[in-house]
Amino acid sequence: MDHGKYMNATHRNATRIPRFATLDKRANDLANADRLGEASQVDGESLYQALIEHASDAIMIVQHGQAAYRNRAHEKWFGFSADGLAAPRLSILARAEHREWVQAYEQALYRGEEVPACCQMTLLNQDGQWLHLEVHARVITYWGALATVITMRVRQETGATTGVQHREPQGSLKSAQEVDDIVGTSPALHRVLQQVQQVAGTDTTVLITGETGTGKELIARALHHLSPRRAQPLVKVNCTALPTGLIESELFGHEKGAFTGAIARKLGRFELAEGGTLFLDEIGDLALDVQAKLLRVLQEGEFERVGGTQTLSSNVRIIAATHRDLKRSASAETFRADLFYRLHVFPIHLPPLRERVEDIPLLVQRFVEKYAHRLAKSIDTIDDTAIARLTAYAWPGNIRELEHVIERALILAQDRTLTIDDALLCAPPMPQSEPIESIEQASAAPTLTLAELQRDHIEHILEQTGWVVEGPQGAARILGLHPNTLRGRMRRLGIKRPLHQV
Ligand SMILES: Nc1ncnc2c1ncn2[C@@H]1O[C@H](COP(=O)(O)OP(=O)(O)OP(=O)(O)O)[C@@H](O)[C@H]1O
Repeated sequence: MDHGKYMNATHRNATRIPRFATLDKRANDLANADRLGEASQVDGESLYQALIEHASDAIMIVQHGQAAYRNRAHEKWFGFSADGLAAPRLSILARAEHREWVQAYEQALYRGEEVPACCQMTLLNQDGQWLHLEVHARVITYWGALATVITMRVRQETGATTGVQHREPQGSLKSAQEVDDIVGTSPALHRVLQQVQQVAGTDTTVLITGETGTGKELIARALHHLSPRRAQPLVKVNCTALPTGLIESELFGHEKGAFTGAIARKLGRFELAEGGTLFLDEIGDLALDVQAKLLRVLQEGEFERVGGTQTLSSNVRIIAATHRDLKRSASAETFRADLFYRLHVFPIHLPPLRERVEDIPLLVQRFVEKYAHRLAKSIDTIDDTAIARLTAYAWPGNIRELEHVIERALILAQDRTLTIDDALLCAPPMPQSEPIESIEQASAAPTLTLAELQRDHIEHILEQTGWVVEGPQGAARILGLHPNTLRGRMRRLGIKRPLHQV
C-alpha cells in the first residue's frame, strides 16, 4: 500500500466522498422521519446511504488501497480512529500464519482483480479481540471512480488477546485510546487504561511512574482530556529542565522587583492552570525547598508569588510523573516523604515496552503511517524478521525509542518493504529463550547493577556520537530520551566526557 498516496487520497476523497458526518446526518434525518408517512419524502440516495450506515454488517469502502468510508458497525467492531477513516489494512490485522494469504487477497482486490466472492478470515480489532469474519468484496464505480466495497459479517469473537472474553469493543476503556491516540492491546496497557478511566472524572492527584518514553505524558493528557476540566488549560512543567533558582518563580510566579531581572509581575504555572490541570513532569527532580512549597499548595490550596505578600488560592488538579522510585528517594531523604504520600493518592505505573511486546506490531503500524506520510515514502509491507527483531529488543528508551527507530528505518528504506537493520537498535537484544519477567536480570551481567549497566550503555552511545547529546545524530535521539533527561541522567550517573576527548 502506498501510504503517502493514501494520505493524499484521503484528503482528496474528503471532498469527493461523503464523509461519515454527512452520512450520519442523512441517517438521522431518515430515522427522524415517520417511517411510513415520510419515508417516501427521503430521496433514494439518502435511503441507500442510511441503510449502509445502519447495517449490522461492517462495511468499508476502499479507494487507492485505503478506507474512504466505514459504517457504524465497522467502527464498532474494529475501532481504530475517531474520524472513522484510518482503518489499518486487513493483512496487518490478520493472524501471522494467514498474513501472506490475506495480503495477496488484499492486493488483488485493490488492483481490481477477481477474488473469491466470499471468504473467511480472522482479524484483530483495536481491543485485541480476534473476530471470525465472513468477508464479501466487490469492485464498484463509486462517485465516478473505482472503489472496493468490503462487507464483513462477524461470525464469532474468539476473545481478546488480553485474555478478556467477549469484551464490548465500544466499552468505556476505548475512550482513553480515542482521545489521545493511545495504541496497544496488551493486558498491561489495558490495566493502565482501566485506571485512567476510574480516576479521570475526579479531582484526585495522580502520580504516573514508569521508565522514560513509556507514555507517561500521553496518559497525563488522556486524564485531562477525559476530565470535567478538559475545557480549561492543561499546563506542563518539566521540573528537570528548569534551573533550581527559577523553578519557584515558574510554579508560583513573581512580583515585579522580587529579584534581579524581575522587571514585571509574572504569573506562575499554578495561576496559568487555574481551573484546569497542572502536569508536573519529572517531579522526582524537584529541589527540596520547592517540594516544601508545593506540599503547602497541595494541602492548603494556597500560595504566594515570589516576592509577594498576597496569598492566592488555587484550584488545579495535579498530575505528577517521574521515572524515579519516589518511595526509595523518600527513604534516601532526597524527596520529602510527606509530599510523596500526598502525591501517591492514585498511582499509575506504566510498564516498560519490553513487558508489553504485544503492543509492538500496532505501534509499528502507527509510526509507519505517521512517518511514511511525513517523509512521503510508500511502504507496503513490514518484513517479518523486522517484527521479530523489534520484539526481541530490550527497548531501554521504550516507545519513544521505537518511534525513532521506525522513523530512521523509513528514512533508510530503499523500497516498499520496511526492514530493521541491527545497526538501528542500540542495546543488546533480549535473550529469546528467557521468559519476559526474567529478561532484565538475564541481560545484566551478574556483577553489574542496573545503574552501572545504564552508565555503560549511555557512555557507549555517547562515544559513538562523539559525545554529541542533542540533534538528529545525538545520543539523546538514539537513546529515545529528551536531551535534558539525558543530561540529568549523565549527571546522576557521573558520566563525563573523558578529558582526552574534549
Ligand atoms: N501507547 C502509545 N501509543 C502511541 N504512542 C505512544 C504510546 N505511548 C507512548 N507513545 C509515544 O511515545 C513518545 C513518548 O511518550 P511520552 O512522552 O508520553 O513518554 P514519557 O514516559 O512521558 O517520557 P519521559 O519520561 O522521557 O518524559 C511520544 O511520542 C508518545 O506519543
